[in-house]
Amino acid sequence: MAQTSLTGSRWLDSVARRLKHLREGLKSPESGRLEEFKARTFLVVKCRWLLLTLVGIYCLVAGSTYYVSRIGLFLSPSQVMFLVVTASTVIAYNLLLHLFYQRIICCFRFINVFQIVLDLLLVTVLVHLSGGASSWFWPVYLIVTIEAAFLIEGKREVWFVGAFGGILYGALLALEHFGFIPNVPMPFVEPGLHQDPHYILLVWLWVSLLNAAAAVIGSYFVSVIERESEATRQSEERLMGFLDTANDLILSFSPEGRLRYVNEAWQQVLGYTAEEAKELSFFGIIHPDSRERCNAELERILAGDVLSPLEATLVAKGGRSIIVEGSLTCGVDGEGSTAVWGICRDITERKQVEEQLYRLAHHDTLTGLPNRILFLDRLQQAKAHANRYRHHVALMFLDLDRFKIINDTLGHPVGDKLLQEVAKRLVDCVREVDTVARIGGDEFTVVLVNIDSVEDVKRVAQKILKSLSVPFMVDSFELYITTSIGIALYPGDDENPDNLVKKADIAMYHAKGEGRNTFKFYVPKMDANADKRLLLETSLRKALDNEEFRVYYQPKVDITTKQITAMEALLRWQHPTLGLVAPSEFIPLAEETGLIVPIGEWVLRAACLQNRKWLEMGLPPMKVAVNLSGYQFQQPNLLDIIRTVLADTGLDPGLLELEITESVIMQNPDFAVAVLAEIRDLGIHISIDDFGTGYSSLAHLKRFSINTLKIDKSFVRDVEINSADAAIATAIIAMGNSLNLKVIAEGVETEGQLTFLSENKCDEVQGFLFSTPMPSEDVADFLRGRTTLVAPVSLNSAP
Ligand SMILES: Nc1nc2c(ncn2[C@@H]2O[C@H](COP(=O)(O)O[C@H]3[C@@H](O)[C@H](n4cnc5c(=O)[nH]c(N)nc54)O[C@@H]3COP(=O)(O)O)[C@@H](O)[C@H]2O)c(=O)[nH]1
Repeated sequence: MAQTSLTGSRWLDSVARRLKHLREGLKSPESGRLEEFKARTFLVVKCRWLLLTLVGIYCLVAGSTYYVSRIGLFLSPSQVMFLVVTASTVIAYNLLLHLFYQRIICCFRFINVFQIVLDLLLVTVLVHLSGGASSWFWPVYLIVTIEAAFLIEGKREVWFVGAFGGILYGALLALEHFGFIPNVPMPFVEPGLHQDPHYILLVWLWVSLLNAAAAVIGSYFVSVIERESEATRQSEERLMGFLDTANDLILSFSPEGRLRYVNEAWQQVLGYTAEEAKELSFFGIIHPDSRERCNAELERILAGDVLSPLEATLVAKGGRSIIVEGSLTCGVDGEGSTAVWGICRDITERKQVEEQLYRLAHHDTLTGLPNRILFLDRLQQAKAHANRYRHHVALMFLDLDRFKIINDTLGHPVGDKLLQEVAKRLVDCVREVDTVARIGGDEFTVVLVNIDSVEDVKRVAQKILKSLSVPFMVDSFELYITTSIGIALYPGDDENPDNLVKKADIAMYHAKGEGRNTFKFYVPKMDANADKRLLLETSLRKALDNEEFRVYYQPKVDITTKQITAMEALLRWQHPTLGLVAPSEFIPLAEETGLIVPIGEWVLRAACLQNRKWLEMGLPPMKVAVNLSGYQFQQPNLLDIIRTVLADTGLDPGLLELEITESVIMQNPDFAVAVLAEIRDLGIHISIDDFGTGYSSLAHLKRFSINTLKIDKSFVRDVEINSADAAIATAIIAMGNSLNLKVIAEGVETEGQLTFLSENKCDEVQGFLFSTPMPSEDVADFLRGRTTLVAPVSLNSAP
């Protein structure tokens, strides 16, 4: 790993050096050559300053030496002036090149040839003024020739310059020799040396040969250097091509964060051009979320640490977030200063896919809520948090009441939308820190964190029940749904999350058993019931075949005449080991499993048959009231079943009463209106059971084809002591009267309750005050034992 990183670091360093040159203009051959030429000219300018300084120092030293020596200054004023003018010319054009070399080079095409020729002329003047044939300055020709080899591209031109230098030198010697130019006599030199043709020829030959050699060798060396630099350039171009066509994002920046290089992929992904990027800071393109981590990593890299791959979010032009994964490494750039190199890959899409997969794996696709996996994870987190801060966690287990009916009757699309709406309302009922999850069909869980008291939990449960009580509008259906909530507390009820879920589930079943639309806190004694529930679940399927069901009957009494108006059929289960099981314990189970449909049909048939038997026994005709479950009510063949049962048993429809709870009817009022009308058309009496617990309004009631409202026993129980219950009971009676409906109160146990109901003009009563539910065999005796037997029933003709 370290080895790989080291190799990567070296590679990036070499990239840095190469890119330095590339950045300086080697991207296109033309601009590259121009840049290179500029660089060379500038180098020559610098060398010329050095040469001028050296020559100047020498001249000054030599001049002052002569001046103070016995020889004295031997140059005439005009010669000094000529020398000064010559030196000034060199200085002037060098200064010109130095200050404006870029512009000058761009303007003049042959500036290089021009300045070399100028240099040769000036050297010739220098040689002339320093003694001509005896001058020590002839090597400067060689320097100018080497300068030409460095500046001029073509070899021939360089050779020409070499030859031209020799010609100029020869011309000078010849002109001086033949007296066309006065010779400048130099001290320490034998007079007449310039007159000696032999010496002149040799010195000229030597200088020319050396100059020619300098031209040939210089141009050769320069061509070798150029070839190598061309090869380097090509390799750099290839590298540049590689970097720019690389799919990965490559960038380099100074330790202060200034961006120095970005490749094509980087530009495409981030949306900035290379030029714009140079104005940016590395820290500026890092998303605030990643900045702190990147800063820390950068500090470690600059301190020499080798880092593992890093993930960060960059901000592209326009503000889009780009997630990248890559590594940073510290190196040097072409100038030898510290540079940080980064190579990374755009993983935004991968991250999105990963996030999507995570979502799919941890969220419910229908509602978008956390699913069971994420819920358990959140529960675990909530537990840890509670341990740390000494808080409590409440786990709510919710099961929608009779949701299956909506799904089965209105179809899954409607059911799905209803679940989505329920999910939204649940989320609105809790704080952001809490978790609402969907863990099954119509099962939701809520994790409430930072709980200080049970009252807080109760408040949330009540809030949920209230929120769900508002009707849902789904595909033009007005739907009413309630929920049963079981609550388990951590750490009180259990330490283990799975057990907490189980306990909340057990409590939820108790809430269902208590009539639904309520919440229950888990208490340990519920465990025994859970075992019983399991036993009931397994044996319920066989109960019908094993003829374990019994029907008990409870009379309904006219409040004024005290006559029996009807007998309500109430189901019991004679379990082989558990004994007589109450319907509240197994009806919810039967509804969940769908067994309620055959069981309900069995009760209907048994009750009708029994009523028929009572008639045959000579008892006066009276209605038999049968409870219809929500599941039965939604069955498409309900009317066929009723007709068949009536036909099979031969019971007059007028002697049958069906009790349907308000909440069942209100679950889908439009549907209920149609079914109730059809039932009533058969001549059957219809009662709305548990009235007051649902959410029907006067507007709804007017549309329903019903005969009786049955006040729920929860209002009757405290009617004498609870003014609210009394007000509700009175309001129901008033509502019934105004709609011409009979009103019956159930659960009447005391004379006080009876008196209240009688004073408030309730029509009928039912309850333990008159009789508890009894087996069919006892009904005849019960009826015969009463002085006033049965109220006369107006019969319809059977269909
Ligand atoms: N779908 C079907 N539901 C049925 C059927 N048989 C019964 N049920 C429903 O089960 C619930 C519980 O019924 P049960 O335990 O039989 O209780 C009934 C009475 O025993 C009880 N009652 C009657 N008088 C009094 C009283 O004075 N005090 C008191 N505390 N309880 C009393 O009330 C129950 C009758 O309720 P209701 O039906 O609302 O008239 C119950 O909801 C039944 O509807 C069945 O065959 N199918």
